Amino acid sequence: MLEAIDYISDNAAQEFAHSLKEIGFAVLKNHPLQKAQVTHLYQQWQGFYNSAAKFDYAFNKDRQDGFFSTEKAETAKGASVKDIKEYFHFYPWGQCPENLKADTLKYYQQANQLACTLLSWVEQYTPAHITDKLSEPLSNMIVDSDMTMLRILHYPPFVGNEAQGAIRAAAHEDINLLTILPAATQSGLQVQDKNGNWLDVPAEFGYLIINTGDMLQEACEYYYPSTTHRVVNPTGEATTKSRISMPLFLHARPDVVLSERYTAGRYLKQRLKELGVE
Ligand SMILES: O=C(O)CCC(=O)C(=O)O
Ligand SMILES: [Fe+2]
Repeated sequence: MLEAIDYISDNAAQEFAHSLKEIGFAVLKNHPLQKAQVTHLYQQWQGFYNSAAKFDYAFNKDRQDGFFSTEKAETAKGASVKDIKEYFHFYPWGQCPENLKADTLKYYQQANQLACTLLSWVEQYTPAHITDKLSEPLSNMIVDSDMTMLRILHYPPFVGNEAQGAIRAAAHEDINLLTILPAATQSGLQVQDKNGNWLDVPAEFGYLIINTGDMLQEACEYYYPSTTHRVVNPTGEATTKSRISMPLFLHARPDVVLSERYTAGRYLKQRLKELGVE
């Protein structure tokens, strides 16, 4: 599969931007996120999903913070059945169980900082004929943004009553600018290459997955493609196991003009409607 880019090497920024341009995602090694911290968060959130208290945090339609049950989960654009998952949208200003707040916020801040650095790498290596047309520099679009979101996903063990044709996460593209995704507790993530083939993404913590979202694609007039990805169903022994994952979605301020067609706020609203969660 794809070669990992060394986060601490001299040409990391250039290689990173190149990878996003060519395939819409990149794999980083020697990245600054801590395995012990992420593993601990996975365990804590597993506890949340195991408890009925999760239903006390039902998401708010306008703000989109809180818990989305398997019954409320999104249906990927173009798909006919809901994904087999439940998830929680964490924003620093939003709902969060008290016992999870401090650790989740700490991780959010670190991942957000990394995402900001990576966006500045993208900015540095985007050609002038693209950056000239931006309404403001990319790194400016996220200044004072409170829309960046940490999604904690739980894909439950299979029990046999899963809807026909449903998968853990149907093929989709992310809505935001950049997504930062550490390895999940189980494999299953796949990305689609230019020829339509599905490639397994390494599920080892040392490899951090970053992908372009639709907002970066829109702002840069498709110079950076937003990659289609999905999470396939487990087989064998793994069907009895939960899968936890935790993407951070870097979002622009709602007032940012992405293109002639969209501000970030309007774009997000339209996409949420398509997912059936708005
Ligand atoms: O669970 C994963 O590994 C990926 C989740 C994902 O793609 C998403 O929530 O947008
Ligand atoms: Fe995604």
